[in-house]
Amino acid sequence: MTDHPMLALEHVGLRIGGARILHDVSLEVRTGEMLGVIGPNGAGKTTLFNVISGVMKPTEGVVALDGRDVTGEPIHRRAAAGLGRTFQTSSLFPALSVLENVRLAAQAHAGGATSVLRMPRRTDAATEAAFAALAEVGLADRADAEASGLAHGEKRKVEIAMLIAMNPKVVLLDEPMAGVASGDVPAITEVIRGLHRGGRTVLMVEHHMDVVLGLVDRVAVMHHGELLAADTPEAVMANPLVQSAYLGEAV
Ligand SMILES: Nc1ncnc2c1ncn2[C@@H]1O[C@H](COP(=O)(O)OP(=O)(O)OP(=O)(O)O)[C@@H](O)[C@H]1O
Repeated sequence: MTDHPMLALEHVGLRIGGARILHDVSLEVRTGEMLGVIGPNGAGKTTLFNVISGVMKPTEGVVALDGRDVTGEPIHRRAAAGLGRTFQTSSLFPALSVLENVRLAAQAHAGGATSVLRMPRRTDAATEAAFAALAEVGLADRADAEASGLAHGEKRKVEIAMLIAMNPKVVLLDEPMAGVASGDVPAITEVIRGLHRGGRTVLMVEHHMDVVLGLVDRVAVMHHGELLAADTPEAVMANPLVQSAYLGEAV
C-alpha cells in the first residue's frame, strides 16, 4: 500500500484575467477510490479536470499525482505517468473502425506519441491491448464497425476502451452519460463500475445525480470555484451547506 494519495490538490487556485475560476481547492483521492464531482453549471468542475490533467496550469497551489508534484508538467507527461481522461465531446476518429481507434490509443501510449502524425508502427501488442480493452467494455464484437456508425452509448464505451488501452492509474471521466439514451445508462454505469473494480482510481463529473450517488465512494461538491464538501454520498446529501448552495439552485 502507498502512504500517499493517488491524487492530491493542495490549495489550488486559478485566475483568468480578473476572474477567479478556482479558489483554494484542497482534495485527496485515495488509490482505487471512485470520486464523483458535482455542482451547478459553471461551478468549475471541468476546469478542475483541466487543472488535474494539465490542460490548464493553476495560478496557485500544487497538483500531485501518485506522490509526485506534476503542477508544471504538460498533458503528455501526466498521461505517461498514468493519468487518463475523456472529454465532454467525442474524441473518436469517425472514419476509422472501433478497433483502429482503440489501437491508436494503445500505440500512442506504447510509443509515447501524442499525435497521429508521429504514429509508431502497428504492433501485435497494441492490437492485443485494444482487443482486451474492447472486451472489458463489452464491445469486442463491434471491433470492425466504423466509429461514425455507432450509437452514442457505444461511442462512450469506445472512449473508455481507449482509456483502458492506455493503462491509466487514474481516470477522469467528464460527463460520461452526456447525450446517452436513458436505456443505455445502466450499461455505461456497469462499464464504469468495471473500471473501478480493475483497481483504477476514478474521478467522474456527472450531472445525473442518481448515477453518481449509486456509483461513487465519495462526492466532491463544487460551487463558484470552491470545494464545498467532499464526503460520502449520504453525508453530502445531508449537508445543509450543499443543500442550500447546490440543490437550491437551478441546474
Ligand atoms: N478559459 C476560460 N476563460 C475565462 N473563463 C473561463 C474559462 N474556462 C472556464 N471559465 C469560466 O469558469 C467557470 C467554470 O467553468 P467550468 O466549465 O469549469 O464549469 P463546470 O462546472 O464544468 O460547468 P458545466 O456543468 O456547465 O460544464 C465558468 O464561469 C466559465 O465561464
